[in-house]
Amino acid sequence: MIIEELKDHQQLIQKVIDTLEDDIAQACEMMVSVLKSGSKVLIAGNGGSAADAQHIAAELSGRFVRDRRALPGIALTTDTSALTSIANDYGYDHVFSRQVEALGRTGDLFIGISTSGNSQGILNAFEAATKLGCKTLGLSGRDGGKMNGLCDLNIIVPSDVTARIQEMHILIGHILCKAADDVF
Ligand SMILES: O=C(CO)[C@@H](O)[C@H](O)[C@H](O)[C@H](O)COP(=O)(O)O
Ligand SMILES: [Zn+2]
Repeated sequence: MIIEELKDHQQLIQKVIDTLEDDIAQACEMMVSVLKSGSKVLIAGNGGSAADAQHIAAELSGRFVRDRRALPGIALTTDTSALTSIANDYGYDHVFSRQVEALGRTGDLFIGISTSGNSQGILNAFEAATKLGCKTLGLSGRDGGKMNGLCDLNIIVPSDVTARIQEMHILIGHILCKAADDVF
């Protein structure tokens, strides 16, 4: 089982190398240009993808590898008071969109992470971000789901396995942080 899992990961990483370089480069350019303009990055996801959102945001505000200036990255998954009140009063599907409406400004980048591409809270957040004039980047998998029509760039990891897709998402997140390290 262990070797099978590792080989599965290895095969997917090769597919990502073969098919997603251009998309990842475009995502790096997107994030770097937003940060250069003084705007910020908001990130959201559910479950393991919530952890990815926090992981990437922390590496922007804290650091990735290099000692560079602090960068504005905010995960929308960490404020339990906001999450519980919005879910309680408006419904869970609004927990991210409501925070995007509160915190997002024209020119910011919203990154939504969903392995299915179909989590309603993430879809609503893309709609809210677009209405505000934010740039929008999706990290998804499978066939990209409904995120396909809702973001400027949807990076679709070519797999149907949630865990494998998540493993590629955090790798792509680290590449985004490396791109920031190289510029700031
Ligand atoms: O981490 C895992 C599975 O590896 C789970 O917690 C997973 O993230 C959750 O089931 C999410 O709710 C899945 O949502 P999504 O990726 O389809 O948007
Ligand atoms: Zn997981």
